[in-house]
Amino acid sequence: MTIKIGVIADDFTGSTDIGCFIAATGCQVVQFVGTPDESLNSSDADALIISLKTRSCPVQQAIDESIKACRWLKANGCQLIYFKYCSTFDSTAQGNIGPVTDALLKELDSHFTLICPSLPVNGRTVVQGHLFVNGQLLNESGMQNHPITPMKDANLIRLMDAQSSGKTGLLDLVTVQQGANAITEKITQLQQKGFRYAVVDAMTLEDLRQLKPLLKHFPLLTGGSAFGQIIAETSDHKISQISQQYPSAGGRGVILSGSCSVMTNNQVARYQQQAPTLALDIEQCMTNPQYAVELSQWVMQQSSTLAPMVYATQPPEQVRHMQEKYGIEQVSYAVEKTFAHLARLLSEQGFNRFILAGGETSSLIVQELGTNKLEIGGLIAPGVPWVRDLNQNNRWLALKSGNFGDQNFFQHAQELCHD
Ligand SMILES: Nc1ncnc2c1ncn2[C@@H]1O[C@H](COP(=O)(O)OP(=O)(O)O)[C@@H](O)[C@H]1O
Ligand SMILES: O=C(O)[C@@H](O)C(=O)COP(=O)(O)O
Repeated sequence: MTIKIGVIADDFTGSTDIGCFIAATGCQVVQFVGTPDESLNSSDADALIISLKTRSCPVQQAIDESIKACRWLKANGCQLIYFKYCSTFDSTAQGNIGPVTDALLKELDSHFTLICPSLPVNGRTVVQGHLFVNGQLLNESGMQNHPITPMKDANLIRLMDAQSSGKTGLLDLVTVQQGANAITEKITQLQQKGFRYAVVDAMTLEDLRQLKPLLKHFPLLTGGSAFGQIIAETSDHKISQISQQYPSAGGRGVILSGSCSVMTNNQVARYQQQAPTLALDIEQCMTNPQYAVELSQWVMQQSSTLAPMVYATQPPEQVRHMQEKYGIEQVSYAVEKTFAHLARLLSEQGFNRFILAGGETSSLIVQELGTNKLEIGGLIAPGVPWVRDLNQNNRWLALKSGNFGDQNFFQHAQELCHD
C-alpha cells in the first residue's frame, strides 16, 4: 500500500533531520519552509515536510500554525500526518508537544496516537517511558540546561500528562519486542482504559520496526526522525535514488552557531583550533542595531580556507548570567535576530554556504534568507544533511541539531564540498 506522508516539523533542524531519514528509504521528499500559500499543481513526492518554528512559541500560535500545515498537507494528498518533535522531547512547561498533538488528533478525528521520540542511531532510547541520551537520563544529559526548553524530567508519561488534556500510557519494551499481535492487544487495552497516547519504548530501530504492521491505521503519529523512517518504510513507494549531492567548494561559506548544547560547545572549541572564530557579544546584540553590520565586516575580511565562524555558543553559567540580566526570551530573540540579520547581509555579499547550529537559531535564519523550498542532499552526520535551496540553486545550507554530529562536524561538513 502506498502512503503519502505529511510531516509537520516543529523546528528546522528537526525538519532536515526527518527529511534525510525519510529520503534514506528511497522516498521522494519535498521540504517547505512554512505552509505554502498555493496548492501543489502536481507532485510525485512520497513525503511532504512543512518546517515550522513552533517548538517554543506561544501555545496557541503553535496550534494554529500546525493545524494550517495539517490542512494543507491533507489537501495535497497526504494520508498520514506525522508530527515531528525533538528526540529529546524539547518543550516548555506549557507545551507545545501536548497541545499540538491534541489539536491534530481533533482535526483528524482520531482518538489515539503514539509518542515515539526514540532515535537509536543518535543515542536516544526510551525504556519504561524514560528517555535516555547516550545512556544518561534526559534530565542528567546536559538537556536540563537548555536555554529555552530545559528538560528537568526524563519521564515522558509525566511530561506528556502535564502538557496535554488526555491520559498517557506505556507501550513497554517487552510488549514491543513480542511483535505486532502483542502490540495490537496492548494498544486495544490502553484505548479501552481511556488512554489517548502511548509512549513507545524502543532501544533499537528493530524495536521500532515491530510497529510497522499497525501504522497504516493511525491518521496521526508523532515522534522523532527514526519513527519517521519506519513509517516511510511501510509505504510501497517507487524507490528513488538517495541523494549524494554536496555543495561545490566555490563561493563563500560561513558558520553561525547559536546552540549551547554540550556537543556544540565541544564542536566550537574544536573549530577554534582550526579556523577564525568570533564570539558574539550578547550585550551588543541587545543594544546595538548596527552590530550585525559590524559582524559581517569581520566575516568578509577573513580569507582562511575553512569558513569563519560566529558563535553565541556558551556553557550554561554564561547563558544563565545573560538570561538573568535581560530575560530568557529577550536574549534568545536578540541572538537569533542578530544571526538572521548577519546571514542576510552575507547572502547579499555572495555567501552561498551556511552551516547553522541550533534549531531555533537556524529556523529564524532560514526564514530571513527567504528560502521556501529545500531539497535534501548528501549526509554530513546522522540527521544532518546538506540541503539545497530550490529558490537559489547555488545556496546550500546545513542545519545542525544541537547535539548531533561528532567533534569535527564543522570541518567535516566543508570537506564534503567538491571542487
Ligand atoms: N550565549 C547565550 N546566552 C543566552 N542565550 C543564548 C546564547 N546563545 C544562544 N542562545 C539562545 O539559545 C537558544 C538555543 O536554541 P537552539 O538554537 O534551538 O539550539 P539547540 O539546537 O541546541 O536546541 C537560541 O534561542 C539562542 O538564541
Ligand atoms: O529530533 C531531534 O533530535 C532533532 O531533529 C531536533 O529536533 C533537534 O532540535 P535542536 O536540538 O533544537 O536543533
